[in-house]
Parts: sequence; C-alpha cells; structure tokens
Amino acid sequence: MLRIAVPNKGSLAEPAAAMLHEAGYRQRKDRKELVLIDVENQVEFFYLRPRDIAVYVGLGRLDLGITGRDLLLDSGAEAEEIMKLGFAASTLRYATTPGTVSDVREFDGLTVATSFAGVVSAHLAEHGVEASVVHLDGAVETAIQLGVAEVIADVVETGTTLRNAGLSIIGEPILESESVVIRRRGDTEQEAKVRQFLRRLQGVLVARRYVMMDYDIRTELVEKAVALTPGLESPTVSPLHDQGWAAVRSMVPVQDAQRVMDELYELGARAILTTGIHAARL
Ligand SMILES: Nc1ncnc2c1ncn2[C@@H]1O[C@H](COP(=O)(O)OP(=O)(O)OP(=O)(O)O)[C@@H](O)[C@H]1O
Ligand SMILES: O=P(O)(O)OC[C@H]1O[C@H](OP(=O)(O)OP(=O)(O)O)[C@H](O)[C@@H]1O
Ligand SMILES: [Mg+2]
Repeated sequence: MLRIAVPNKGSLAEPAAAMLHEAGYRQRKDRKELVLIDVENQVEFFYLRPRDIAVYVGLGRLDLGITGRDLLLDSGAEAEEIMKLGFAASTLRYATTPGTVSDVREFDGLTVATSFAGVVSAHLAEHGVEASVVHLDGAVETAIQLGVAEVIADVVETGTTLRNAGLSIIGEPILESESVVIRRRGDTEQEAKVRQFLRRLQGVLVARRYVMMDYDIRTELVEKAVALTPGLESPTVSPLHDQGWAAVRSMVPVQDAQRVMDELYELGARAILTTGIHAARL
C-alpha cells in the first residue's frame, strides 16, 4: 500500500484534495479525519500540516507527499520534488517600508522576520549579508509595524497583503514556489505504484489544460489546418463520406481554444466542436 501525505490546512489543502478526487482517489469528507484508507486503489492518505509533510517523507515514514516547494526547501528534509502540480503558486520575497533599504546587500545589521528561516538564512549567507533572522508563524507583514524587524521575507501572490501593510518588495524573488509531489531522496521502493500515482495526477493536469477539438475541412486544406492544431503527438485525420472533405481530431490547450476555432473557421473549417477531457493517460 502506498502511503501519501496530504496537506490538512491552508492554501494547499483544498486544491490537493480536489486533484486527488479527480484522479479517482477517495478523499476525506470530514476535516477532522486524520487518516483515510482507499482500499480499492491501495493508497493510505495521511492529512498532515503542510510544513510537516517533508519531514515525514524525508524520514521515510511516508512514501510520497504533496506540499509547497518553499516548505520542502525550508524543512531541509532529505526529500526531493518529483512532480509539479501548479497550484499554490507564489514567490518568497523580501519587503520593507518604502524609502528604507532597497537591496539585499544593505541588510547588514538588520533583522529579517519570516516563516521561512531556513531558506532566508541560507539566502542571506549566500549574499554575504550578516543580518538576524526572527522566525514568526504568520502575519509576518505586521512585524515591521510592531518593531520586531526592519525587513520581512514572506509569500507573495497578488501582492495585496503587502500593499495593505504599506510595504514594498525588495529585489528579485528568493524563490518561486508551487505545489509539488515529494519523495525521499534515493527512495526506489514501490516504484510501479509511485509511477501509477504520478500518471494519474498527470492525467488530471492534461484533462484540465486541454480540450478535444473536432472539425471538418476540405482535404486540400488539411495541412494548413493541422498546422493550427498540431496536438500533442499528431492529429487524427479521417475521410468523410463526402468526397474531398476530412474530419480532424486534435487536443488543443484550453486557453487557445477560442482563438484556434476562429482561425480554423477563417481557413474554411466547419462543424468545429470542442469537448472537455474527463481523464487522460498520455
Ligand atoms: N496567498 C497565497 N497564494 C498562493 N500560495 C500561497 C499563499 N499563501 C501561502 N501559499 C503557499 O501555500 C503553501 C502552504 O502554506 P501554509 O499552509 O504554511 O500557509 P497558508 O496556506 O498560508 O496557510 P495558513 O497560513 O493559514 O496556515 C506554501 O507553499 C505557500 O507558498
Ligand atoms: O500576495 P497575496 O495575494 O496577498 O498573498 C500573500 C499572503 O498570503 C499568505 O497569508 P495567509 O493568509 O496565509 O496568512 P499568514 O501570513 O498568517 O500565513 C502569505 O503569508 C501572505 O501574507
Ligand atoms: Mg499563510
């Protein structure tokens, strides 16, 4: 049985459970459930604090985990990222009161408040900066107003929280994060089951990112049409009963679908249909 850690709270919890559900796994119905066994799929899910997931996986107590890249790196655990999942995308950035410091090299002697003390201490050391790091659990933006630090390093997505706190970003991102699947470094146990789990998640990503597009086109225009809809491998082209016409079927990225339909129509394609993909194995 594969043992997998799933975030129980925060920005990762709901999208992780939704993705697992779409991949055909049972998920807990009650937020108080700590463990769920999906007998049919031979997987045991452990609902854990996002920060703790890399620790369990790094120690080899669990086979896989879903967490954030920033949390994985900050933990220093012996685990590595094996697949990107795309949700909870954010950057870790320094910020301060406008008009004070403007570059990480000016941080000498200052205090930086953050929930990511491991990553931030390493980043400061990399830049040869001698600054103190104060670890806070959350709402880090307030630390400046309350005089705990001159600079913060925190998760930024839209930037709204920083703006509301009257802070502005300093320099380049410390790191770019998103949700990832992690595994203990060098772990080769249950390889077939791990591969199957990843294929299922990959299938969800494909089903969300692509639509299936069908259209009819005159045979002499097929080459031009398939250039607009190259698909992932190669489009299916079948003859129509009507001489001189072909039916084409191809996968198209969701965000391009309407533009591609317009371009196909202009080219002379008709009966252009898109349908959602429910599940996929590529
Ligand atoms: N506003 C946000 N937008 C996108 N990703 C975020 C946001 N806040 C946190 N994250 C990401 O979510 C992951 C989980 O963070 P974590 O669960 O510690 O905090 P949280 O989601 O802010 O929850 P809470 O602070 O309520 O405990 C991290 O990888 C982090 O980068
Ligand atoms: O750039 P934004 O879109 O505003 O998002 C970033 C904010 O979201 C998270 O806060 P959260 O609500 O999790 O509170 P926390 O600081 O207590 O973790 C994060 O810590 C930032 O404060
Ligand atoms: Mg938070």
